[in-house]
Amino acid sequence: MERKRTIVRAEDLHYTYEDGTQALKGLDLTVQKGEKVAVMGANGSGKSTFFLHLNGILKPQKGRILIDETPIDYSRKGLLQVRKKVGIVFQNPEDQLFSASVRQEISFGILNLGVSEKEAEEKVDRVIEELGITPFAHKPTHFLSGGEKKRVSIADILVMEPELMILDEPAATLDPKHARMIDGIVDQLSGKGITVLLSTHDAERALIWADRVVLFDDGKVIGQGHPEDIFRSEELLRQTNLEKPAVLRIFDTLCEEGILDHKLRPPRRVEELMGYIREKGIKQL
Ligand SMILES: Nc1ncnc2c1ncn2[C@@H]1O[C@H](COP(=O)(O)OP(=O)(O)OP(=O)(O)O)[C@@H](O)[C@H]1O
Repeated sequence: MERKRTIVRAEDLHYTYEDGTQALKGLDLTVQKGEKVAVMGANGSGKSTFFLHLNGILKPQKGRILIDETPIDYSRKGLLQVRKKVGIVFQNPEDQLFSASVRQEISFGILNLGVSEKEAEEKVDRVIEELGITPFAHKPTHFLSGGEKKRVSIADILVMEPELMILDEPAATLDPKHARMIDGIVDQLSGKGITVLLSTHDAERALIWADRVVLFDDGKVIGQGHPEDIFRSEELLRQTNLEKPAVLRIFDTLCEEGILDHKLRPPRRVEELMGYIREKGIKQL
């Protein structure tokens, strides 16, 4: 059997910004190749700061990061290598979009990777189509709406086909239809074996999607595990300002009232919960 490869190993990361804010205070985290990890935690708990370390934009003041079992090399050449493997979609697209037109913007990174113009063009066309960008592909990026900018910033990274894709709150600023579109793209990525690290405040979504939830608090990881276990810990939820997803709230109440059995596997989706309720109803008739 193939041994699981570790794609990210962060060891004892410390980072303090110039103004004295201690954003990371000894953070440890390991991510296996192909995993879908939801990173969650209160505002200011260090999620974005951690992400910026994973492709070498920030360098830890103490501790180290290994990508694919190799410590990040902060030379120009080393950083280019890391950025081929690790793509970050920033929380705020304004931090990412520089080119005049949408097409130029999406082509920029991939051309820099040394791909031929023809191949780059084909990949750019595919991503533009997949993310529904065609209707505004001819526009200058500064004329786009917030949600359109977000989709272009995702296309920017997606086109480079990184091994590890990091999405910092991808659904923020998107309407429900386009949030679902991004969910679909993220699912496709993980279906292709790409490792996805995604920060979100949406516990309902993390419960359905993630293999593992990692909770940040005050620059450290304070809990991690299967989403259904993490979201049933009242203590962890309180510490991280998160709310228990509705499907688990209903499940726990039905268990407390003796209607469902505590030993059942906690449901991730409403359909699973309905399955338990139907089964119970049929037996009681
Ligand atoms: N450039 C900066 N200069 C100074 N302090 C910063 C800077 N960027 C972030 N911080 C601070 O570092 C801490 C961690 O911020 P970070 O953005 O990593 O948190 P986060 O968990 O991503 O938050 P959110 O959920 O609000 O996106 C916060 O206290 C924040 O104010």
